[in-house]
Formats: sequence, structure tokens, C-alpha cells
Amino acid sequence: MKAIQVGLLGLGTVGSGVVKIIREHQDKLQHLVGCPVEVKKVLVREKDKQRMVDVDPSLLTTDPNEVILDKDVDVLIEVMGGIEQTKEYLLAALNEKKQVVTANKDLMALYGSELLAAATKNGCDLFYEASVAGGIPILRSLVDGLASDRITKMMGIVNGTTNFILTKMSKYGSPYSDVLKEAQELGYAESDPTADVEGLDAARKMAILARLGFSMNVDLKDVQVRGISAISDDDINYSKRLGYTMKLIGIAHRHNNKIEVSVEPTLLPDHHPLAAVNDEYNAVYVYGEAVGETMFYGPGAGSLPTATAVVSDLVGVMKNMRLGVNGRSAVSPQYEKQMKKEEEIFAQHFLRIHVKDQVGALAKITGLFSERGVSFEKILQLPLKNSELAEIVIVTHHASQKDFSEIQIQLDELEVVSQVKSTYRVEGNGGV
Ligand SMILES: NC(=O)C1=CN([C@@H]2O[C@H](COP(=O)(O)OP(=O)(O)OC[C@H]3O[C@@H](n4cnc5c(N)ncnc54)[C@H](OP(=O)(O)O)[C@@H]3O)[C@@H](O)[C@H]2O)C=CC1
Ligand SMILES: N[C@@H](CC=O)C(=O)O
Ligand code: NA
Repeated sequence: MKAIQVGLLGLGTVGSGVVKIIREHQDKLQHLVGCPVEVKKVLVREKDKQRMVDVDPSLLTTDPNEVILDKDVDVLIEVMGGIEQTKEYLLAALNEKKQVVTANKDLMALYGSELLAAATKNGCDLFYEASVAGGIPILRSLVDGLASDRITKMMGIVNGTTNFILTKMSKYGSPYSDVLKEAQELGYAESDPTADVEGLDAARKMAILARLGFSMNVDLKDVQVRGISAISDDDINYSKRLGYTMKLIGIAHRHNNKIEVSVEPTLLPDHHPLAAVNDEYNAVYVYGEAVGETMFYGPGAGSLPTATAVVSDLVGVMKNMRLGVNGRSAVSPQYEKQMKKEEEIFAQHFLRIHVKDQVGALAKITGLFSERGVSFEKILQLPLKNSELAEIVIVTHHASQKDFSEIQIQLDELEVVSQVKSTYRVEGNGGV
């Protein structure tokens, strides 16, 4: 029986895993789709580079057209990364009626709608499970498993690199830059790890999740983003002292058809299930009106876990090829996007403030909060060593984003306040 031929763009961390899985799980793939699956051609930047997997050198090329335009290639797997040029490659492949699988969240978050429309127009599939939360089958779960439900909230850890860094910093006090280097060596980080540590990678994933989960045209610019690069050891130590764990958390919330989507460093109570998600692991809570709470957990980055999602998409494409039903999965958004306003977004907050160690300083600070009806859950005041200053650490009860922003501006203006050192969102005190 004629083999299905795969063209691969990229043979790095994920691409090597894809080749290994296609090779090592060939029996299962043949059983599922009824024919052999072969890698026909592979695009790389450098042909002579040492690889994580043995590949016949004659399969390697540096000319994209040798893969994209190869008449024998049925399915193109894109695991090279990049945005503008990669988009052109995928559009060219779709116009050549090739099925496409990608792990590229940068591309799908920015141009997903356009690419999916091109896929449908050409009668092709475009699957992208690996783009969110690596090996966790989260997109499939939203699109198929929870298809009958109305999703109201998704909350989770969707970046492996930052979770790896925060885990090592919190548990072992490891220096940020050392752990980032380790995450890069392990293949978790993006080629430019700024996207990981500044929260952009997670924001891209949250945009994709929100688009699918809420059936709205959510853009990357709708996601409020803050990364982990400014988190200090002091912040981590205070969180621990107060019974919290610091995580980079993505939240997408829908209420009365208005949504908020954000990614930011967040304190979770130590007993919160997401606080126990460590290293490169990811986890996503999905709440549906009918199903209630579901949780998806697994490796969010790394070669074989991510490649598992890619090759599972390949199986999906191949099954559709057998049935002759490719190109039917894109669904246009059901709802008009409506973002919540600042006064409609509520959260608890942690603040660490340096104040002049003088009578009445605390009262002035608490006064600002009480004027806006924001009360405290916890408060600590400690002298700062070798300084005229004291350190105040506060965890508020729920406050609107509008009130909280205005309180921060007024704190900066207070004469007794030397500096607001840090603020973080606090989640999960009332349960998951
Ligand atoms: N690493 C992970 O854990 C995860 C990654 N992803 C996504 O998967 C994709 C690939 O990631 P990853 O495998 O880590 O990346 P790598 O940097 O390890 O691999 C990229 C591969 O693509 C090739 N490549 C890159 N740019 C070009 C170009 N312009 N022309 C030709 N070849 C090119 C490189 O060639 P050469 O080897 O010759 O340099 C390399 O083989 C990215 O979109 C990433 O966001 C998604 C989930 C998890
Ligand atoms: N750099 C990403 C890779 C997977 O998407 C991460 O660390 O999660
Ligand atoms: Na996934």
C-alpha cells in the first residue's frame, strides 16, 4: 500500500522527536491509518550539523521549495518556528493542497484565523495541538471532548521554561540566569527565550485557548502580559513565608459574555493543585457550565512530549485523508468579542512596599486602601536591616483592577512611601 509521505520543516528539538516517534511507533501508525508513514524531505538551516537523531543525509535540504513543492509530500509538518516567512511557507503548502501540522504558537496566535481559512479553502487540515501546553492534548479536549459545553474559565501554567525556572528558584534558591541556561540546554526554551521569560509565549497560548474555548476572535493584543524576569528572591521568600507559591499563570475568564485574558506571575496558596505543578510540566483547569471543573496535566515542553502531540495531529490528518474529509474542521467564531473593562476585573493582590520607618506611615497606607473599600487579608511589617526604612507586605482581599491601579499611583505619591518594590496577583484562596 502506498506510504503517506511527510515533509518536515525543522529538525531541532521537536523535529528530532517527530522523526523518532514516526520511526519507533511505525507499527501503531500503520495499524491506525492502514499504510506506512515515511519522512520524505527535511528542511534545515545547516546540513552538516550534529543531530539528536540519525537521518539519511540525502533527506536534508536547505531549500524550502524542495519540501513545500515536492509533489510526493502529502503532509507538511512545521517545527522550525518563526513567523512571517514561515507563514508564507504554510500558505504555499496549503495552496499546493498539502495537509499541515504545526507546533508554532507564535504563528497561530497571530495568523491562525488567516491560515485556517486558507486551509479550509484548499480542502486541507491545519492542526496545531503541540502549540499549546506541549504534550497535553488540550486543544483536542476543547474542540472535541468538551464540544457540547460552554467554557467559562481556563486557568493554568502554559509555559514550561518559566515553570522550570520558578521551581528551581523557589525550591533550591538557584540563580535565575543559571536555570534559564539549563532550560535552554534541555530544549524547553524558545530560540529567543525572551518570549518565555517575558510571558509572550504563554500569552500566545492563552490567546489560542481563549479563541477556541470562548469561540471569539481573541487577538494576542487582548492578552494582558507580564513575565517573570523582574521577580526577586525577596518576592519568592515572602510568598513562601505567607504560604504561597509563585507561578506564571494564564487566566481566561468569561462572565456575561465579556472576557478577560492575562498572563502574569501569581501567588497561589501552597495547597492549590497548580502550586504542585513543577519543572517543565504544565497544567490547565477548564471550567464548563455543565461539566464543572476539569484539569489537564502533563509535560509542556521537550522533544518527545511535544512530538507526541505533533504526530497525533499527523494521525488525525491521515485518518481524514482515508475518509476524504480533510479541511472541514475550521469553525468561525460564534460570539462577538467583548473585553471586560478595568472595573469588571477582580483579583486579590500582594504588595511589597518600602516605607519610611516613622509614626503613622502604616496608617497612611492602609487609609488609601480603605478609601476605596479594599480590605486586607494579611499584613506584615518588618524593619529593613541597615536602613531607615521598613518593609510592609500586604495581601488584599478582592479589588477591581481600576481601584488597584489607582491605589498604586497614589502609593507612589505618598511621602512616607520610599518605593513600591513589587505587586503580584493572588489567586485560588477561595478554592481552585
Ligand atoms: N521545544 C519545545 O519544547 C517546544 C517547541 N514548540 C515549537 O516548535 C517549534 C520548533 O521548536 P524547537 O524544535 O524547540 O526549535 P529548534 O531551534 O530546536 O529547531 C528548529 C529547527 O528548524 C530549523 N530552522 C529554523 N529556522 C529555519 C529556517 N529559516 N530555514 C531552515 N531551517 C530552519 C533549524 O535548523 P538547524 O537545525 O539546521 O539550525 C532546526 O532544525 C517552534 O515553533 C516552537 O515554538 C512547541 C512546543 C514545545
Ligand atoms: N518554550 C515553550 C516550549 C513549549 O511551548 C515552553 O517553555 O513552554
Ligand atoms: Na498540546
